[in-house]
Order: sequence, then structure tokens, then C-alpha cells
Amino acid sequence: MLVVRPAGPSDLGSLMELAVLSGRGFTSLPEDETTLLDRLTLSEASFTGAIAPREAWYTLMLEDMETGRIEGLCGVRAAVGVSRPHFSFRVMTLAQFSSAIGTRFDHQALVLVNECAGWTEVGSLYLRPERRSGGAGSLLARSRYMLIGVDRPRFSETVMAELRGYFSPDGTCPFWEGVASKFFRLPFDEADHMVMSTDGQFILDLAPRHPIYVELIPDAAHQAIGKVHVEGEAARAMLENEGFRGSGLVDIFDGGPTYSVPRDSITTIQRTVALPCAAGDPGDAPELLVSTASVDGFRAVRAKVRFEDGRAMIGAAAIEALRVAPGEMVRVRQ
Ligand SMILES: NC(=[NH2+])NCCC[C@H](N)C(=O)O
Repeated sequence: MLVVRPAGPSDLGSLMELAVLSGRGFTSLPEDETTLLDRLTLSEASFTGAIAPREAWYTLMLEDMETGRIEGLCGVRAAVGVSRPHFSFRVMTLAQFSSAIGTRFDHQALVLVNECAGWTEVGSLYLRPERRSGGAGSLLARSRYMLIGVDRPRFSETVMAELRGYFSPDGTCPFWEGVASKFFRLPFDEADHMVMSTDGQFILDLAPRHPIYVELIPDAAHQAIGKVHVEGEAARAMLENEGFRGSGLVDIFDGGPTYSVPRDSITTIQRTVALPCAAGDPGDAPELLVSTASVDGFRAVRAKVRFEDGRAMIGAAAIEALRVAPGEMVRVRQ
């Protein structure tokens, strides 16, 4: 059985392995032990409540209970833009009109903004390639919303997800080449790595302060604004199923779209009910997502659930994986 559970410092070896596997394009998982260990330490403190809720960054591991192997991970950051501003470009429309030459048209411009300050971010979902079919991806993705639903006030009323921007088949990033690189004067990989491994001061120092007229940038960069990486399409579809939509904000490096949703209208959160569990044979009941009812020690599985006498009857393996005792509250996504 696959279980989603909190990550802590003892996961460093597995996390490093996944960081190597995910490759350089996967920004949120740098191959850097110090950064990863900091993240795991922060994750542990986030789940146990040892730090302020706003500073929390929860990392969830997907573990195969039979082998003990870590198959993937994902994360929820309680609030972005807390320790330093979080920048995006807003795609603005500027209307132009001149009666003297009888003309009326619109310009689009990219404007540097900090609109996501304080929003909760779901992200950094990575799964081993051989696990990408068979429901592990949706278990992992949805467990983030199960976690938020357990204790909503710990999170913001707006939840966002940043989708990877478009890359050409030759491996270059048209938005970076045509726009962002002019301001940062670094290779994409290096800038990308620096976001995670430094305090991000270079973004404050170098990001463009004035609107950039889209008509003046190369066409390939223009076409890439708000466009998703081919490998991001599945993630986009899952986000849309949960109620996320494009926010009109794009990433300042790769032009990828930022999706957002009001926390309380996330599909998984709306469909989840809390009830006591019972141990037993659920028979041929449908498989549903089941989690514990607390952030500390949060665990989630996909298991058959039979609703009986106001209880959720689940099998012994699921009871064990969730580490709950019969009668304890669980949360089930219907
Ligand atoms: N693809 C990226 N790494 N983009 C980083 C963009 C900067 C980020 N939004 C921030 O303000 O920190």
C-alpha cells in the first residue's frame, strides 16, 4: 500500500535521490544537500507545530509500505512572500486612443507585482517515472488538499500553484531568452537554482521595475507568456479539476502561468467529510482517499471505504498505514 506521510530529516537520502532523478529542470528540488536538509527540518517543525503557521512548509512523502521506498513527494507552503517578496508579472492591457489619427488599440504589458504575498502554495510534486500511472499522482496531489482541509486557518484563503513554463524542443526557454535573461544576465539553470539556494536578493536587485510592452519582445517570448511546459499539462488538468484557474500572473523567469483558487472552494476540500473509522472488510466498496484528522502525524492513503452507521469502515492495511485506532476520526474524500 502507498501512504503519504510527513517528511523529516531522516528522508535526506531519499530526497537527494529524487532530486537527482528529477533533473535540473525541476526547480523546486535542487541537487543540494544543505538546501534539502533545511527543507526537511522545516517540514518536521511545520507538522509538529514547532514554528509559526505562516512560516510552515509541509513536505509530504509518498512511501511504498511493502518496500519502504520513497516513490515521490509534494509540498504545501503555508504562505509565500513572507521572508522576502514573491514576484510575478501581471499581464496588463493598456488601451490606446487618439482622436487626431482616429485610432484605438490595446497594448499588453508585463508589470512586476507582488500580488501573491501571503497566498498558500501547493507545488513541487514529483513522482518516479514508473509510478506515473495507476493513481499515485492523484493520491499525492490530492493529499495536499486533504492536509489543508484538516486545519484550514493554518492556510491562506487563496491557494496558488505555479505551472512550469514553456520550453522549446531544443531545450531553450523562449521567455527567458527573450525577456528575463536581459535583466538577470545569467543562464536559466543558474538563476533558477539561485531562487532556492539563496535568499533571493538578486531578484529584488535585478527584476525589471518598469512595464515591458509585449509588442517589443521577440515573438517566441510573446507566444510563451502563460504557456505551460509539455510535462505540465497533466498537472494543469488536475488543478482545473480542483477548481484552479489562471490568475493572469506569470512566472518572471519562464512565463509559466500561476493558477489560483479560493481555498474553501477546492473540490477535494468540499467533498471531504470527517467521521470515525471502523476496522473491517469494506467488501467491494469504491476506493477513496482517506486521511487522518490532524496535521501533526498527517497520513493519507487510497483505500476501499464502506459507510456504515455513521462510520467509515476500512481494511486492516489502511488502518495500519494511517496509524489510527478504530473509533478515531478520519477524513474521507467522497
Ligand atoms: N522559474 C523560476 N524559478 N522562477 C522564479 C521566479 C521568482 C519567484 N516568483 C520569486 O519571486 O521568488
